[in-house]
Amino acid sequence: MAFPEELLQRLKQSRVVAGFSVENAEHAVPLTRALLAGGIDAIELTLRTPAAMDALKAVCADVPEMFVGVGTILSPETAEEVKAVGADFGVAPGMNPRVVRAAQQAGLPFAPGIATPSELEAAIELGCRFVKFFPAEASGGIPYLRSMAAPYKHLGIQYFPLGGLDAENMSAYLCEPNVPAIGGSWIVKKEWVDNENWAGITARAAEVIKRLTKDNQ
Ligand SMILES: O=C[C@H](O)COP(=O)(O)O
Ligand SMILES: CC(=O)C(=O)O
Repeated sequence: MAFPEELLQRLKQSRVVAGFSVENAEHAVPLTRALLAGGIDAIELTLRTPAAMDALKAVCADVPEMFVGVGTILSPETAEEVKAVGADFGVAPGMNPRVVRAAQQAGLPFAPGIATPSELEAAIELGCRFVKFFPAEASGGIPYLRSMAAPYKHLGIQYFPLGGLDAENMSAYLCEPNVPAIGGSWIVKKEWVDNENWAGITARAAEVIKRLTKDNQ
């Protein structure tokens, strides 16, 4: 499946997606609720720890208000499992055609990671119109994105930048007409999760939303 328009619109409303990993699956629900309490209603839970799949199951079951994205989907089997668990969408750091096809067959809205025109063309050939731009800042940031995206503008490609984003540069990315949402790991500090500092995470999420609102005034 390509990335359905209604999900793109949902991401566009959220604007900011909080990326994180958890070492302890029991942290996922309170962490997700802490983000929601601060005004962030979209996540990218990365599959980089043994606890990740249980964490995903818990969030999908217990926090239906959250828009649940899953990151670091590196195999076709994982794409199928993520869909079966009930995630809203998936992403990956790279453009693996086997993973894109598996996501399409499973019905998981999926944005592969791209950082070059060749990777972008491979994604386009597979029917993708929404891609993750990763690693955004290290690749050259907004000037690079503009330059890379120019030849494909008529195809209506939309980009989801992650990698080196933070409160200082998020709004500049969101001003780009082909960027419905951005994300990053800077919002959820690992030590806050490890120390179960949910109030700290709510406060950080609220700061990010406040800054976004101020930047848009
Ligand atoms: O997809 C998740 C990436 O790790 C985000 O990059 P970041 O850690 O630089 O925000
Ligand atoms: C980095 C990234 O894009 C991911 O883990 O999905």
